[in-house]
Amino acid sequence: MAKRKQADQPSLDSYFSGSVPKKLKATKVKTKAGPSKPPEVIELSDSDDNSPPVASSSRISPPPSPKKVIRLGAATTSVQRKEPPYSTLTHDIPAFVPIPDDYHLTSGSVAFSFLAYTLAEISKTRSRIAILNGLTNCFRVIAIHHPPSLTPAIYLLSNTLSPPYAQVELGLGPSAITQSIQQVSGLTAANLRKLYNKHGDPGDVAYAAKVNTRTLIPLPPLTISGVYEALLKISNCKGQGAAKQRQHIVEKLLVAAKGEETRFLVRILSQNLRIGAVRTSLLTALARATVLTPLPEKLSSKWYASAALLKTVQKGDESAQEKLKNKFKRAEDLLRRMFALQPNYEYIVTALGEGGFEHLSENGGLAVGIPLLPTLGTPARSLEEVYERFGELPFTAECKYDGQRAQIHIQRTGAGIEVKIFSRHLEDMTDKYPDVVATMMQMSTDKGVDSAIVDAEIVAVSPDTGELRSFQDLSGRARKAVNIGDITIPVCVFAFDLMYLNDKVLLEEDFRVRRALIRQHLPPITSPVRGSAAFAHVEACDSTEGLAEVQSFWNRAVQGQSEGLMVKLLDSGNASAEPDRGDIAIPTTAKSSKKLSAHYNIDQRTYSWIKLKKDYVEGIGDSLDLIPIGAWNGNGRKAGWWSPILLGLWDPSTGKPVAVCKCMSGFSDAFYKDLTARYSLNDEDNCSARPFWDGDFGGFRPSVYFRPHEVWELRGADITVSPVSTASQGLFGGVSGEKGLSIRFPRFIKLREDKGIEEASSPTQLANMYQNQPSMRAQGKTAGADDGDLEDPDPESENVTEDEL
Ligand SMILES: Nc1ncnc2c1ncn2[C@@H]1O[C@H](COP(=O)(O)OP(=O)(O)OP(=O)(O)O)[C@@H](O)[C@H]1O
Repeated sequence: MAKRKQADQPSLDSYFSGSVPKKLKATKVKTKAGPSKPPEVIELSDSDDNSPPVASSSRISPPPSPKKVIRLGAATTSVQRKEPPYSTLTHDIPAFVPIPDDYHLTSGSVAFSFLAYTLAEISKTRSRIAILNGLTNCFRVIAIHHPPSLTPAIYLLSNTLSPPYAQVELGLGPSAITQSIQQVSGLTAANLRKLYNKHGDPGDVAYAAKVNTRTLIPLPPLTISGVYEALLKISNCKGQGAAKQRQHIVEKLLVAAKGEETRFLVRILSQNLRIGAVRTSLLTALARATVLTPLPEKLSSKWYASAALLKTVQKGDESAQEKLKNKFKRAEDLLRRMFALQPNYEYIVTALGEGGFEHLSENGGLAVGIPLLPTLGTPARSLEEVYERFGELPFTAECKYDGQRAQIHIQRTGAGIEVKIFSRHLEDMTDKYPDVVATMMQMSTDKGVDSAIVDAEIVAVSPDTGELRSFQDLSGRARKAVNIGDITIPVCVFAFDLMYLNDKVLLEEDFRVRRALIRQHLPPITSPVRGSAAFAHVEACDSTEGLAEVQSFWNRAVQGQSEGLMVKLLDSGNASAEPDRGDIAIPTTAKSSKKLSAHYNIDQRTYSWIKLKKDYVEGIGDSLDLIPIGAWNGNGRKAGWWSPILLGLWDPSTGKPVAVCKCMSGFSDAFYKDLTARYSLNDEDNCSARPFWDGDFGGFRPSVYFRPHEVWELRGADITVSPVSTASQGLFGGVSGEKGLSIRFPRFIKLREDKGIEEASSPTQLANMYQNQPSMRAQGKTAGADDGDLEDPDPESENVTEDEL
């Protein structure tokens, strides 16, 4: 591996003496406190027009002086500048913007004010590239000043404290935050409520509440790692007195926070940063930052950009720009893959620091005991579409069971056999299924399975007949610490994939091979011993059995317990061959000519897995996963309950829900009662007269707003252009300009306890579904009739008038 000269390794100084002109040296970081003449920086590119990047100078604003910071909310800080350093950078080659005065501590840490500054800058824009550049710059600055602050910064930016499987939860409710703000600001409850009514967002409220308070003795500045550790401490407060301890820590943080720090500290505590920085942006920014400012050691020009390359890029050399973009691409792909194999930021950052990209690619990877990001399927509306997509390639149609997805890890060590079970959301649910653990241990012992990672669906079964039961029955099982002796809802594990077996990674094997290994090494257990679960292979029908068989298998699936089919490619190949399917009409349009992979495609919604759900014929193809975000007061039989319920999509570009439709179908009375108790008016943490975020509600005006934290699966008859909803605005083209999409006749199917709100359906998914509706495909349209009909076919449900909207 070629090592680069030490001189090539970027450091803060090399940025000033290398790619940045000498005149910058004169204005280089001044460390005295207070606003000073800001340093000039050179941007590699800064225009919107895609012209070659030119060197230009802009100014970095000094930190806001507390008294001058004036306006809350979106876009204003204390200093008016013509060119905010990040938001003007819309090119995908980011400039390096050095840390502004006062945001850098010399004592081996990075001030939290720098993170707040970055957050304030990137919250001014919705441009993905500008956000990416802001994050990239933030990571480069931290990598130069204090690499150990990198992991804490990523956790703070991702609104998490640990990988999902470690389950470190902050456990801080909105009322605890409100009480702390009140305590620190000295405001009365009434005045604080006024601020909430005015601003809505707790971060903006805290900022306004604290803006005029002064501490008598200046406190040491908050640091990025200090804030992260404080949050870990909060999450560790357990048992008696925990609420008090948590509040004490929050108050200490709030007292020390100044200016913009307060706003973003409270948004972090509320776990709602609102900057649209999702996992992909964070990993992309980390990859780019590392290409531009490598973490120390073992550098190879294959991965990193030398100072010489950056200089050439800066001069506008197109081939150098191309080279740099290729390096970005390679690094981004690697980081995303490594994260999909081991979703742990700390692991990635440590590996990068210990030996860079090479080290990560050589040592990173799948580990038994740590869940990987699973394969996901793409929806289809008919068997015809399946044949259309796969062409002549052989496939298998499997039953789509209605249970809970489980990634089961088995590892035999000197100390015994260890089994771990993870949800689709990567949470550790081992102690929910002690019966499954017992089965897998038995399997490992009896069949000599030393290590394995199995993808499976856990389904509730009837204790007497062994018949499959519904997902609702399964959700009756307690979520945690289940004792084998207390199990009243037995389960069966339906194994449908195998990613690892006896020290061999199987991700790059075709599905046909993986399936054969399941059948060979993990045989069914139909009569489990008391206290353990049954184990089965999924029922399936291969395309080689002929069209008539596949069709009758589908018919049986439609009539039976299953949700439909999961149709999977058996061997990788090119799907371009002309299919000859007798009486099935294959549309001549859009026949796939793509190379399709039958590998286990981690973290991908793959075309080689097609989900075909029962009610594809009448409905909108796939179901939607929506977030309950508000409700109206019910009338008639539903008086005293919330009805209808306002639902939203999750918009990853803003990091917020956006209202899409209201629903009053598919709910039982028991569900209504439970829902009204869950979102009680007496529980300010979950139900409020004001929205919990400054979101996009279109024309919907519910009586109350819900804290967005649940995901519900819904089906609808149709997706239509709506005069009320603004969801998917601008994403589906066509005639309707400002209008959004909505769902006609939405019907509640079930609560998705395995999904977080960030996994709910997105505006882009809805727009794609809209454009793929048979009516649209048949007409070749890109936008539909403007019916905007939100009425509900449920005879039980009252009509909602326009006034209520
Ligand atoms: N034979 C099977 N093969 C694969 N998945 C199956 C099978 N049977 C049931 N499933 C379940 O079906 C899910 C995929 O379809 P579905 O859309 O219903 O779920 P989802 O979790 O909402 O997925 P998505 O994110 O793709 O929308 C899998 O995550 C798995 O839990």
